Amino acid sequence: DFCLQEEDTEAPGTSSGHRLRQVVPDRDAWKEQCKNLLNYIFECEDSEPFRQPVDPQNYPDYHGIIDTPMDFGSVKKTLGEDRYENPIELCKDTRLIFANAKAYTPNKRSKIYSMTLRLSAFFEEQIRTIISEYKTAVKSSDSHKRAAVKTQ
Ligand SMILES: O=C(NCC1CC1)N1CCN(C(=O)c2ccc(Cl)o2)CC1
Repeated sequence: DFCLQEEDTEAPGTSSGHRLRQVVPDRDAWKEQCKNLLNYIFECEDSEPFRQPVDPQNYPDYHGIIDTPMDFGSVKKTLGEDRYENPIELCKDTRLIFANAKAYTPNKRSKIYSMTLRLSAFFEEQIRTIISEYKTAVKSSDSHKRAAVKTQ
């Protein structure tokens, strides 16, 4: 998302008082985009087994097999508490959800595991654009910073 930001192209209060608007990529756009993506995933029936942590009472061997449990509720909470610095970190945790299911499943045709296949295909399609736009925005804001330093 490119957001229009009022940026003085000349020193503020110039005689012309004229302000040109520059399009500056928004390096925080990924947060809302990921929130929306997670909300959509929560609406999908395929996410039902992955919205909360596994209860060891139901799967006593789970934590012996899976070193780092992860679920969409935890990802959503981490995002909401601003504990992700960027969408790459969120993508890493989400891929852990899918990798854990693949590691734990007794076979690749199990119902629960098959749900992650559709979910991960959709997630990867959507996160690709979010990460690409984020990387562009960071590059652009870095160059804006370099430009600003030059003018000082
Ligand atoms: O109890 C779970 N979630 C918490 C409940 C409250 C929604 N599970 C999700 C993770 N699990 C698997 O990934 C898996 C793969 C093959 C088989 Cl079987 O299970 C185990 C079951």
